[in-house]
Amino acid sequence: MAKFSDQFQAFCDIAIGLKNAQKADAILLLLERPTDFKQLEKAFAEEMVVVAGDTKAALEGSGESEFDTILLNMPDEAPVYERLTQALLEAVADEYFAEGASVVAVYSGFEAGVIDSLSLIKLDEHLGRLTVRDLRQLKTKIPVETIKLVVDLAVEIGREGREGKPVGSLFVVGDHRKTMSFCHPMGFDPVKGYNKAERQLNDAKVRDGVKEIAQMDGAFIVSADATIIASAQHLSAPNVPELSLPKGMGARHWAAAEITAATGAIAIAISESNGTVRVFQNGEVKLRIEPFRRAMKWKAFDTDSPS
Ligand SMILES: Nc1ncnc2c1ncn2[C@@H]1O[C@H](COP(=O)(O)OP(=O)(O)OP(=O)(O)O)[C@@H](O)[C@H]1O
Repeated sequence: MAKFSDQFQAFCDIAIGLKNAQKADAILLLLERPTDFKQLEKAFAEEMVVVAGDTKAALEGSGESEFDTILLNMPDEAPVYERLTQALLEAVADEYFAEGASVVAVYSGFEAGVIDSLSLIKLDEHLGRLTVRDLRQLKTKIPVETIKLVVDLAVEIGREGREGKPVGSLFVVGDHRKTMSFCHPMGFDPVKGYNKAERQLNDAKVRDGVKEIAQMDGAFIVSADATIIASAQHLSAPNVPELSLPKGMGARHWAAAEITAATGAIAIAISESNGTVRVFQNGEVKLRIEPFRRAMKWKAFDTDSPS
């Protein structure tokens, strides 16, 4: 039986106290190791608690409990700040927490596997500040300002769509000469023939223009200095057998992974189905941004039958 230490019990009590004192909305518990969920239920009684587990093992036994759970499945070396952020993002995406909620997080910040830390987090401030800080972790020669410009544009496209309809799209940023060597026009390219100043993403009018044509098939190719080099491009970088992506990713997301495996570019894909923005580098998803403010629509769930 997984143990439930006095220290853990004390942190649960303090978390409830802090939540009440600060009129916070909920508690997030980040678990690295399995725990005794019966004891945990007693410790939190009537409180609104979401339990995020690093692994399936950490959540073992949670099925019979009252708690909403999130399985993180992130790389072992992911720092606690990233794991907490991911847990908060998923909790909002799953509608366990409202966008503007304040949350008391209980986690292991210092000693592995031991609950020893508490934070009071205001979600709108924290999640709004997220991208610049995370984009710096990409460690690339492409200026972070250019990446941020494109990520912000992508998030807007994912949230707003066009004329009430969801829009998916793909941007490939940096290393544009090599990227272009893997591109073929998919048809009419609306940016062709414009001079460089008219293709600069620093200009809000150009960004509005991109929003207008974002739903066209194919990718936008953007240089490191934020100039659109081409649009409506089909990418055909070589297949890399070792690449793996989360289940359910289609051709657009595979194209994003493959072009970043073949070049030094960063790809930013907006999924048409849910507006999620994913940032790819070296063939991997490095960052995922959920479109919190996307208008909700009722939609039937697509289901896969067992193969
Ligand atoms: N190799 C490619 N290069 C550029 N664009 C592509 C490529 N493959 C697919 N796309 C674009 O992605 C669109 C959607 O394809 P698909 O539905 O298979 O992708 P997906 O990854 O599931 O994305 P979404 O979540 O938006 O549906 C295509 O209509 C096309 O415009």
